Amino acid sequence: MDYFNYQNNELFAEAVAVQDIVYQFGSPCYIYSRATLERHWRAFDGAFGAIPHLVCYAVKANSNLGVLNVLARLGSGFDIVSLGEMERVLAAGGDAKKIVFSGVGKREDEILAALKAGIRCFNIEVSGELDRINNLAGQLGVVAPVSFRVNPDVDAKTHPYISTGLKENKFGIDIDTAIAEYRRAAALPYIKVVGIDCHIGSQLTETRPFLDALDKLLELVATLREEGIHLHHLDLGGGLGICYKDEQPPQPAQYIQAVLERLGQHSYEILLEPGRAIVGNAGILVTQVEYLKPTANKNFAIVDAAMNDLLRPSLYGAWQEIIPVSPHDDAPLVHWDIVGPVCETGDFLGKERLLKLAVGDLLAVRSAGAYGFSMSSNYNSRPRVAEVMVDGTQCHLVRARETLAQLWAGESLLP
Ligand SMILES: Cc1ncc(COP(=O)(O)O)c(C=O)c1O
Ligand SMILES: N[C@@H](CCCC[NH3+])C(=O)O
Repeated sequence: MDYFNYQNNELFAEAVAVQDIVYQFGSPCYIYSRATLERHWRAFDGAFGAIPHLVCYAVKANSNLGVLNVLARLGSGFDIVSLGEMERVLAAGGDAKKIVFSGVGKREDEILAALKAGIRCFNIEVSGELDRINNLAGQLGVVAPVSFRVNPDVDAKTHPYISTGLKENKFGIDIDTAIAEYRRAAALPYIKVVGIDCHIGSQLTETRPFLDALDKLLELVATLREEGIHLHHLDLGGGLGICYKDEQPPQPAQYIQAVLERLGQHSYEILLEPGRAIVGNAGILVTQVEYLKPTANKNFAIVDAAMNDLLRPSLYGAWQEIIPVSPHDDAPLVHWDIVGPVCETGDFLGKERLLKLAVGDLLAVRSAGAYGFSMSSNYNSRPRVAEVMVDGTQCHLVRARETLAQLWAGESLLP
């Protein structure tokens, strides 16, 4: 069941008309569905049955406190990549003991704060990070739980900008040198080796690359075991894709089933770091048509949202469905490029979309819950938009639209 549906020719988010949300909170705005978020998280969590596991939602996909709070209440773990994300998780009621810390460039202050908070594990991505964590843990007199994010050199078959598990990518430790790092780690006084991690890319639509990466991980784990290095968990990262247009990614349960089959009898706790698959289709971006500009070559619909609000189309040429909030027959059906007001030719939300449009119409960009608001910016001095969480018949403003004064808060004139 989809929680963004038409009822009597009006788009609804759960039991609330999208149009009413815009009357209340203005346009543009992101709208999230709590029921969808919960259903997606449970699809991962439930697929493990009695097998020890932890679903660590990847905070970067959408770090709104309301979103994090919904997941924290379900008992979710969290995958973070910065101190900012850690503080968000804690502010949203997340449990530090369920946080894994990924990222290629962890600063000293970030590591110290995470050690003090008592997070579950550091996913080490570069050799020097191991020594840095060991030193800082020593200063605090604690032992740091670590795992290595290995780069298995597997082609995730996704957009090159979001592929992370190939040798030429900056992420993780080359799987061929990881054994030496594990040996080093096992001998350090303030380090406890607890796991292994990999994340090969995002928006994967096949199970195969995940299994290829898992095979490589298992080989390494077997070698480690022979050397007396025993791991508690395997973290297989995130990356499961969603349907934006006609992709047919495996369902979380199918993917997890395939992983468990490949693992066979084992004694590891399994960690996953899904982001997009939990929040992507739990959100839409609503925008209003400001002007229609038919030209000799193209028809432009200029809307009030732009690339600064939703970057994916501009950055990756990503296709996201755009639908009318209140479909009507008062205009001809023609192809429109849906563009924003930002001064960049690459500022578009969609191209060549067949729609009946009039000035003032509201449009919904679907599948916008992941990497939507979290990648937004103030480019062109545009205040960031409001975010609303729908919960049945209720709406909660989970982030107020930025004010103009907030745009320059912290800036100053010269003395
Ligand atoms: C380390 C890590 N884990 C998890 C994720 C989440 O990925 P996705 O949103 O594709 O599930 C990412 C982003 O790709 C990541 O870099
Ligand atoms: N931002 C990307 C995904 C990057 C994932 C980060 N590890 C997207 O929108 O598809």
